[in-house]
Amino acid sequence: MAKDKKKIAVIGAGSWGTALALVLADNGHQVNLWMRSKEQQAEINDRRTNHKYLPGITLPDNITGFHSLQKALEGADTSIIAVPTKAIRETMRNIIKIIGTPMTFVHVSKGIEPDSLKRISEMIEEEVPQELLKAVVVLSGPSHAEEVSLRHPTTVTVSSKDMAAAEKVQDLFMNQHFRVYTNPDLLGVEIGGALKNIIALAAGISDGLGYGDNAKAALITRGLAEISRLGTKMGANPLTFSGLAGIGDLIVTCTSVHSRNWKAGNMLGKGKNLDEVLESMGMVVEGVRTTKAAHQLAEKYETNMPITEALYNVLFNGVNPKEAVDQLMQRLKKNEMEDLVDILSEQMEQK
Ligand SMILES: NC(=O)C1=CN([C@@H]2O[C@H](COP(=O)(O)OP(=O)(O)OC[C@H]3O[C@@H](n4cnc5c(N)ncnc54)[C@H](OP(=O)(O)O)[C@@H]3O)[C@@H](O)[C@H]2O)C=CC1
Ligand SMILES: O=C(CO)COP(=O)(O)O
Repeated sequence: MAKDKKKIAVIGAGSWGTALALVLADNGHQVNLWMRSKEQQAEINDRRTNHKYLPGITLPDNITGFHSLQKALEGADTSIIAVPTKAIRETMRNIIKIIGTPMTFVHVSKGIEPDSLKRISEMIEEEVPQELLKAVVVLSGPSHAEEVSLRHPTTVTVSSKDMAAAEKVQDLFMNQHFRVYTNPDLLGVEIGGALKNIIALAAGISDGLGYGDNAKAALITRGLAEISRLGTKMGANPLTFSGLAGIGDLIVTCTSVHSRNWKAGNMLGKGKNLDEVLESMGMVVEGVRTTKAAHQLAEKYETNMPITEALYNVLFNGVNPKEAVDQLMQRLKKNEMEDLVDILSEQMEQK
């Protein structure tokens, strides 16, 4: 390996972990890709494919599959954590049993933990003792694994409390096809990435019900308004929501056939029930759990989030999707900007 090339562990060989392993491998790094399944490890090392998660893609020789977490982490000082939000704590607990020196953890997952209402960087900080924690960095933005693995132009953003660490991660991933920005607003980047999945589910439902582009544009725009309202109340920079982790990710997830959240919503709109939908997906649909968390956050921060509320009722209270849309449309008239203007004025007063 050349001097600036590193050994990097990617923990989780689903679609996103594998696509990011490819970006790092394209940049000349040695990638240790960890997975739970021995069969998947054999497939990756012997056939150079990951058929379940990224069909049709050939993996280069500088990606090695590992079933042993210990071996995957050996010699790496940076780990990319690419497991679903619900597996973050368990994964971090397993990692800290093994590593003896501090690591940088780059999380690429998009969710919020229900009940604790923690963001992923907060969960990682809670699980990893300080002496083993170099930095936590988030990588987020409009980026479907299927397109990244085809080297189609993609832009993402990285953020951290330690922006020097975020800049190092920017350098690790940045290449001709994968452009990485930085944004110091860690909270905003994580909230934008997590909450767009709720709106993507709603956009899928709308398409499944047979509604058109007007309805989808409304969901994206008013979805962004409620994400910005909550995020700003929580302390995010409102401008983050006009960036890659905000409107960027909303556009890609609400309009793409690749989106797992959109697909799940689409099936719900066509009349399938939640259990049937999740069973048939075979991949993580983060928006379902995040809807629960966002519903709790809306209560905690006394924020009006009508789309989240409507989706919560469809997912967990048996409300029919068509009825939920009717209720959204029949709400009292209001000024498009009023809530956000109030929140921003409150913020200015506090400063
Ligand atoms: N796919 C994408 O385009 C993008 C995804 N993301 C985010 O990345 C995260 C991962 O998503 P994605 O790769 O799509 O998900 P997938 O469903 O494709 O893969 C999930 C991966 O996590 C593993 N996993 C699941 N549960 C556990 C567990 N308890 N312990 C250890 N490993 C586990 C799975 O292993 P196994 O195969 O053994 O079940 C699999 O390797 C999500 O938060 C998603 O929102 C972000 C940007 C883009
Ligand atoms: O976050 C993503 C793209 O940026 C992936 O979204 P889905 O999980 O809906 O596929």
